[in-house]
Amino acid sequence: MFQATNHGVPQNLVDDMESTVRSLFSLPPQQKLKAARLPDGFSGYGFHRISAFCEKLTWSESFTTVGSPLEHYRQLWPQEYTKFCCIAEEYEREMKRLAARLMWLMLGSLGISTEDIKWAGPRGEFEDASAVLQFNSYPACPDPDRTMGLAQHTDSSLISIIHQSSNASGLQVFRQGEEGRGWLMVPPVPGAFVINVGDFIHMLSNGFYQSVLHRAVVNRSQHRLSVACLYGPPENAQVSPLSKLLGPSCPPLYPPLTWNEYLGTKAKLHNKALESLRLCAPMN
Ligand SMILES: O=C(O)CCC(=O)C(=O)O
Ligand SMILES: [Fe+2]
Repeated sequence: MFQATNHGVPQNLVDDMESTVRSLFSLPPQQKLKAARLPDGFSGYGFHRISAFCEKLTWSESFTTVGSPLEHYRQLWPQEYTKFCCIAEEYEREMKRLAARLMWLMLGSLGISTEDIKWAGPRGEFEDASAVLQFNSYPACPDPDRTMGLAQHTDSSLISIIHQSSNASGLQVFRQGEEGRGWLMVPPVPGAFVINVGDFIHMLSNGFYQSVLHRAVVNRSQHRLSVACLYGPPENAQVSPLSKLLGPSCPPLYPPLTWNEYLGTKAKLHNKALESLRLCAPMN
């Protein structure tokens, strides 16, 4: 996990996206429920999908978009949906552009180039990559110790790009360092995005980049918002550990898999999903 500044995404677009998210969660409950996520669905309004795996009460609301936001936004804001749609679509485009750049910075440092990944497309721009926009709202909570904003998890994405509102901290990352193990707060840095290593780049890099365990906590006085873009491979792409990274002492640790297949495993096994797919123990 790291924070990215100087990323080239216009600040006014980020501000507009945050205002859109604020406006969405401020709608009356009966209005938000018009866009409720269906029991077996992915898109829409409701509790975050992983709240079922939390041992504490989840103190948050979430809204997920896969593909076009149009239908849901029309239900939420019958008069103003086009304005909000334009903002979300432009934001998603910028996130995809930034994610592709970050992917090449991360993969390039391992010696990987465009011809090594077929699904990156002929120019290596990841034109067909998938993106999920995930909005999270954490209202102030009278008893924060007894609740959790978002259960601990790793993201199923290749990488995720997170914008957090600047008024409160809440995102925490699990660190296992020389100084010990524990949860470390990731404070909002104005203008910066938090970048998470997800499970899919963990598999693609054969465990070189390790997906990061994180969670969100809540506080007594501040309403906190976050906007996460989960960036994944194209829908039908079979992703396997990059052959350039394999060798006699580096066997593939994971089988070929599509993102959808993995999301199915993740929905059942949550934080045990990645481990359940592992083919063998690391040799070093
Ligand atoms: O609210 C946050 O800062 C974290 C959100 C998150 O981890 C997610 O949506 O996957
Ligand atoms: Fe996450």
